[in-house]
Parts: sequence; structure tokens; C-alpha cells
Amino acid sequence: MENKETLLQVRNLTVTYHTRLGPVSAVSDVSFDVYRGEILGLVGESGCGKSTMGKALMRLIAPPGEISEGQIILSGEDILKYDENQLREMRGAHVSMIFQDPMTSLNPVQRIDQHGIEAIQVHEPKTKIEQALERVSKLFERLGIQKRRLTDYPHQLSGGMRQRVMIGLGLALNADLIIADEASTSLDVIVEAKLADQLREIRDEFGVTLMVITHNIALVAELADRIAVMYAGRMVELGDVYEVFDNPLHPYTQGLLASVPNIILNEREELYKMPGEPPNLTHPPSGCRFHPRCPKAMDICSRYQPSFEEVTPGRFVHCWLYQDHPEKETPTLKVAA
Ligand SMILES: Nc1ncnc2c1ncn2[C@@H]1O[C@H](COP(=O)(O)OP(=O)(O)OP(=O)(O)O)[C@@H](O)[C@H]1O
Ligand code: NI
Repeated sequence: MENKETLLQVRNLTVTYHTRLGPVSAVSDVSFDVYRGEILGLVGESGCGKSTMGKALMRLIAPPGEISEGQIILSGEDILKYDENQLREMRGAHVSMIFQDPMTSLNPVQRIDQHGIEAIQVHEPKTKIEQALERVSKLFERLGIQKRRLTDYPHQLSGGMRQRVMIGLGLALNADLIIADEASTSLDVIVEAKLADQLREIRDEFGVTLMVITHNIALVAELADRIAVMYAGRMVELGDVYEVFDNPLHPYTQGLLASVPNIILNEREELYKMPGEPPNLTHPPSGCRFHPRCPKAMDICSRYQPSFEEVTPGRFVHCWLYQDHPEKETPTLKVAA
């Protein structure tokens, strides 16, 4: 993409869930931009905070969770300052989220075409039903939903189709940003490689911005322009998808990509299994949260949190390997007790 226009700026975003075991910072001090018209893939192990991030961008974090710090600036406006009316307008017309189970967002007693017509008419009340229906059926056809399915009810469609319907509704609303949150277990939409092509075509045609939250790294390779990697509530790497797959900088990204079949490995090499488990976020490790599992950890990594530094243009990494600190070379003295 040439001329990048920033659609969304996330700054120092922190989301905290207040649990019985103490506060959990599911998203911790995360900053990044989303460009208009891009497809951004957000990946990371289960529990690293991807869905929390997506919900925060929709202002859908509810108690016991709260956005405890930061800014979310959409087209120049801080949505953390929005009141309920402004939020309703934003969720309708500007940002759409497709959840892991679209059944929860679709009305079970409403046909697919009615969902589409309603989506259009809520925001463009002057549009006639016939016009709205025509737009909807064109849109859905582009997404691989045939005309005869338009009179179906949500339960008559497969999970993958329901997700397409949600994407279609987002497009019908002319949403600027569509956030799609893939379930960890669902095979659904994305398994169909064809959808990656369709989504890219639709993006080109409608200029919509897509944020795809998924465990499916192969899909991200296929679909996304940029990839963002989260670990234990922090964003650890962000960059052009080709550059990151070609040369992952953060040791976590390196491990994550090495554990995916057929992407960066020769067939003969064995898949890498990352040692250890993600941390308990009620007591996250000090410094870089990845340090206990990191094969390249240095002394400083457990003591200080690295910043999210732009190491080459457009490439951000949260890792002491790529930034300096006065104490970087000085090991802590281990004093015997
Ligand atoms: N409502 C909640 N109350 C308390 N803790 C929560 C709540 N929702 C999420 N969490 C915690 O926040 C952290 C991040 O969860 P989140 O669902 O955002 O992760 P995720 O990356 O989307 O995981 P997955 O890939 O499994 O969908 C986890 O530790 C989770 O237990
Ligand atoms: Ni999730």
C-alpha cells in the first residue's frame, strides 16, 4: 500500500479484568496504528488478549473488565470519550465486529435478507427496500452466499456462512473497520482458502479495513497485509506480513512461526514446540513477559520492560535484543544468601 492513511491509533491501551484472584491485565500498554484499507492479522496463543483487544476497539469491555488506560483514536476522535449515543453510532456505521459465534449477533427469527435490509435502512432511512435488497444480494453473492439462501434463517446456514453474513452486514453498513474474531476451535470460514481471495477482492472494491483475529497463522500469511503478534497481553511484533514471515525478529514470533507447518520450514525439518506455557496474567513475569520462555533471554529482560520500538521503517518489536539500555551489558550480581 502506498499513501497510508491512519484509520485507528491505539495508544498505551491497558485493559484490566478485576477477578477474585486479583487484577488481570489482559491487554497491557499496547500501541499501534491501523491503516485505512489494510488487512491486519492479529495472532498469538490462547489467552494472550486478542479478543479483549478487539472488544476494546468496539468499547465492548464490560465489568469485571475495564479499559484502565490509554487512548483509542478512530478517524481523529478518542472513542474512550464517547457517550452511549456516540457509541451506538460508531458500532453501527463505523466499526463492526464479527464474533466467534455469529449466532449470538444474528436475530434467529429474521431472514438473512431482512438483516441486510435493516442494516442499510437503519443508517440510510431513505433507501427503498428494493434498492436495499439489491445491494444486499449483490454483496452476499460476492461473499459466496447464493440468492436462494437470502430467505433462509440464520440457523439454516453453516457457521462459515453465518460469518460471511456478518461480514456482508458490516459491508452493507459501509463500516470503516470490520473486526473478525475467529474462534480457537472453529474451522469455519477461513479454512476455505477461497475466502481469503474473496476478502481481499472485497477489500479492494469497498476500501474496508479488516482486522482478523485468529490462531490460523497460515491464513494470516494468505490474507493479511500486516501481522501483529501478541504475547501475554503485550504486542511483541508488528510489521509487513512478508517481512515478518521472512525474518521474524522477536524470539516469540520466531518460535510461533517455526511451530506452524509448511510456512517457513522445509518439509524435512521438524516442527518446533515452544517450551513452557504462557504465564498466569494475575502474576505476569517482570520485565519482558516472555523472558522465562525465551531462548535468547538476557539478564536485563527480567528486570525492565522493553519499549515497542520501530527498528526498521514499519517494523515494531518489543524486545531488548533490538534496543539499548545503560544496564543491558551489566549482569546483576547474584549475592549468595
Ligand atoms: N470476562 C473476563 N473476566 C476475567 N478474565 C477474563 C475475561 N475475559 C478474558 N479474561 C482473561 O483475559 C485474558 C485474555 O483473554 P482473551 O479472551 O482476550 O484472549 P484471546 O487471545 O482472545 O484467547 P483465545 O485465542 O482463546 O480466544 C485471559 O487471561 C482471560 O482469562
Ligand atoms: Ni479470543
